[in-house]
Amino acid sequence: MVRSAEERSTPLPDSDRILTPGATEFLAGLHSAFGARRDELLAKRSERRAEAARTGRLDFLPGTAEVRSADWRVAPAPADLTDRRVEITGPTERKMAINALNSGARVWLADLEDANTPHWDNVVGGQVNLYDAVRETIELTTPEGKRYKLKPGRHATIVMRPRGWHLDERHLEFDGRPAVGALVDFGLYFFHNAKELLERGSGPYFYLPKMESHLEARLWNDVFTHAQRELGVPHGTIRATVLIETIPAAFEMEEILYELREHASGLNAGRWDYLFSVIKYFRDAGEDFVLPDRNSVTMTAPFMRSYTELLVRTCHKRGAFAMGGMAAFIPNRRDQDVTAKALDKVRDDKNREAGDGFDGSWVAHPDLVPVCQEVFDGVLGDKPNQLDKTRDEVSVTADDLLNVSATPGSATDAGLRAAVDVGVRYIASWLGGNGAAAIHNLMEDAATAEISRAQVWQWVRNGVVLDTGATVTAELVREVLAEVRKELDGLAHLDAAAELFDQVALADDFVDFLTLPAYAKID
Ligand SMILES: CC(=O)SCCNC(=O)CCNC(=O)[C@H](O)C(C)(C)COP(=O)(O)OP(=O)(O)OC[C@H]1O[C@@H](n2cnc3c(N)ncnc32)[C@H](O)[C@@H]1OP(=O)(O)O
Ligand SMILES: O=CC(=O)O
Ligand SMILES: [Mg+2]
Repeated sequence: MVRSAEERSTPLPDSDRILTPGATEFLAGLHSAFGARRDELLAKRSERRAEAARTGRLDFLPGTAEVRSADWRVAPAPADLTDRRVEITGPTERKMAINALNSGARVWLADLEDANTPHWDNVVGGQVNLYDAVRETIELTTPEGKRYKLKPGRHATIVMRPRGWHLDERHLEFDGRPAVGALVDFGLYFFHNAKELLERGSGPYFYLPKMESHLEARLWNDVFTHAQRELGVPHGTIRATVLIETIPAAFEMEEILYELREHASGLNAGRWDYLFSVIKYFRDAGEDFVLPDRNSVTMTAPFMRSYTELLVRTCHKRGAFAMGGMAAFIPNRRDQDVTAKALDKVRDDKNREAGDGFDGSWVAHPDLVPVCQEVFDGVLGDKPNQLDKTRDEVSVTADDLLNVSATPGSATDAGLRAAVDVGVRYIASWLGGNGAAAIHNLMEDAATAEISRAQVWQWVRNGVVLDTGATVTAELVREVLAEVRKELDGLAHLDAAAELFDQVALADDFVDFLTLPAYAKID
């Protein structure tokens, strides 16, 4: 039985194009086939984390050694996903969608996840924009009269990122329970666009976020098989790129690709959520896992380097693409110095990735497409990718992945203030419906905000001593929070954001994702 938001609130413009009877029936089928398994897998996450907290360790799985030693490869790439040297990410808001498709990037990661607040109008509006983007009819005239439409010629290939398994979508209910956000995002996009994309020489492509195990990948694979069968789309049409952005998933890269091998396109080094996950997993495992200021944890920290090296090695052994992550520096068209710094930082980051064997990488802004393109052009030459760079010499152990204590840097008073300031500003933006924001010339989204608040929690729990000699306590954090509130006086949603920050940074019971209590506060 389905109850939709339309019964409770004013219908959104154009939502009737998306929430059709056929689409809702398709979603109901997905929920009755997979809803219970999703719940079981979420429960397993807690069990595994409790075990890691007890032992202070994670390891490669003994039970899947055969998968790691056997000879297999993922399905070959479709034509429009063979060259992924530059991917632009961004929310599915209409203007940004058009700008992303026109940006010159090979791929647009159309984001219903880290960069999106799941307000119901963003969820449905995003699907409307995707529907029009797929059909290349997307246009917009702003209230100021500026017109946006697709340029003639090739546009970025669309790869849609649905929400992770943990988030509900309470505007739809199936059998009296809130819907699963991931199934709603995937299901609506697939139902409306899979056949259209195939007719246009593309396909239904997805990025899959925040998975913690190969069993979660198996669930996605079964969802794909079911969806393709239900709609009469050939098996193996879907392609999925999995974000390796949790520490347990780093121990199951091969198994995740194996589960999805008929639908897999690659793995992505989702560095920001990865950092968050490392802090979250080992938050109470003692000082060996305490990280210094967020800004000093770079991709050259030994544990981050081990993670990306293993990712490239694993992907290329299996014929899958290794996709780089996001440098957070954002250009500013009104400030040349900021832009020059961002271009330098992004160039360094992409140089490292291209040299390590990644097949392409992410940028957060259209003005960063050329620099990423130039770096990868330099390494790839005439080749569309570097799957042939197998990196056989790489060998990464469990200890390497967990070598957090070798991270250079220190915990400072400025770092604490920055964490509180960014956390509050970002949550306020998210509550207002904007899930990606430039704050102090850095891109902030749900993943980066999670780092800020998790780090504060970890510093309090471990009684970290700052460069000033002060010990981080809940009282100190609340003092800083009060100062930040004063500085941000007048910011929309400030009170709710500060209250939420207090909860997710200081509550005794660590909140799994800040978006869970934040979602309860919207609409
Ligand atoms: C950890 C992760 O998951 S990373 C991936 C998720 N995060 C993201 O995708 C963030 C993507 N980036 C963004 O959302 C934006 O770049 C922001 C919010 C950081 C900054 O956006 P703005 O403040 O609008 O930047 P700015 O004013 O410089 O934008 C200039 C133009 O570029 C456009 N633009 C900026 N970023 C993007 C983007 N990612 N995609 C498409 N267009 C973009 C703007 O819409 C604007 O267009 P206009 O000139 O037609 O008005
Ligand atoms: O999704 C990407 C990340 O870095 O997190
Ligand atoms: Mg992420």
